[in-house]
Amino acid sequence: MNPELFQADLEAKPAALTELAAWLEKERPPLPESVRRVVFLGMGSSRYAAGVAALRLRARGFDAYAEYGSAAATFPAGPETLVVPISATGGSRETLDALARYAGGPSPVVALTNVPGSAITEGADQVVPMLAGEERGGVACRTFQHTLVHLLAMESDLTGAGRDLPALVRLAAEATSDLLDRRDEWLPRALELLEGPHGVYAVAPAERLSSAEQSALMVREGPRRPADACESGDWSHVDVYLTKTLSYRALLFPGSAYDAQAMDWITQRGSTVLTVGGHVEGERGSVRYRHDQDPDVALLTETLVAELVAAHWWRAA
Ligand SMILES: O=P(O)(O)OC[C@H]1O[C@](O)(CO)[C@@H](O)[C@@H]1O
Repeated sequence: MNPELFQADLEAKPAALTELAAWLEKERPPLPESVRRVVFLGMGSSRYAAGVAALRLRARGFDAYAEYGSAAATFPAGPETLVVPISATGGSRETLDALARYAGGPSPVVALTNVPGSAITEGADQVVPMLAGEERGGVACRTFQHTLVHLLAMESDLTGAGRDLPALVRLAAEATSDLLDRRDEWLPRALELLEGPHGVYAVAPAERLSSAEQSALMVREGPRRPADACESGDWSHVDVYLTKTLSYRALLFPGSAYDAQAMDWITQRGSTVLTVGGHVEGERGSVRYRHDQDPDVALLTETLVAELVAAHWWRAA
């Protein structure tokens, strides 16, 4: 892994998204018919993206689950159960093991990967290319963003609902460029607020939990600092306890009905909150960007703040 190349990978996000938007305009092979259940399989950031996709599908009445590839048992195979193994590298052992339980069975398998011909494509009935380009830094960042886009496309193919995806991806590209172009304005303050002896705590609503999970992963994976993720409502049942004993520094993605509840404790305990894409009372700082009022754009874009923070700390280490 390499911090300079990771930074370059982040800077290449808008171009990769623009290419993805053009690809989405073309006709895609149809998903198998009569799907009633979707089982996503993956690890790390691939599973984070799947968790949000599954929640969205459940909200539309589909049985949908994001399973750890490493889980010893998952849903039994069946013709109405679509299995979607997700692996950017196409080679995570756990995801391949989970896939092996379905390959050649009655379930249709649609694999999502950034590496054509990788192990995960063997045994798949269909392969969706992530089209994120090579991540030379060795850290999944563009692939995470592209995975979310492909899962939104799958949601729209399965449910017939959803929005104009190429247009959404272009908005995310603009939002991403805006954050990159203006980083000198916001990054120094973000670094100052998140710098502390006890790490970074990322907090997001269930519908965008992947943003908190991916943010925490970036802080661990690059600069190897402690970081964790928490759901905004759950925060009052879980992370609240840490505010009493730690120098608690949160990266909060607003949008939950329970933001104010969390902020009440945070303010009482004098903890530090940096918001991304919106404001909450009691925040110490905020990073705003183009189109951030659109929750789908936020889902696709907002991890870039933690990624650039992580890249800075990693390069300085
Ligand atoms: O999507 P893949 O390639 O299976 O990787 C899963 C996870 O493993 C990692 O590569 C780290 O080992 C993460 O970057 C990623 O989130």
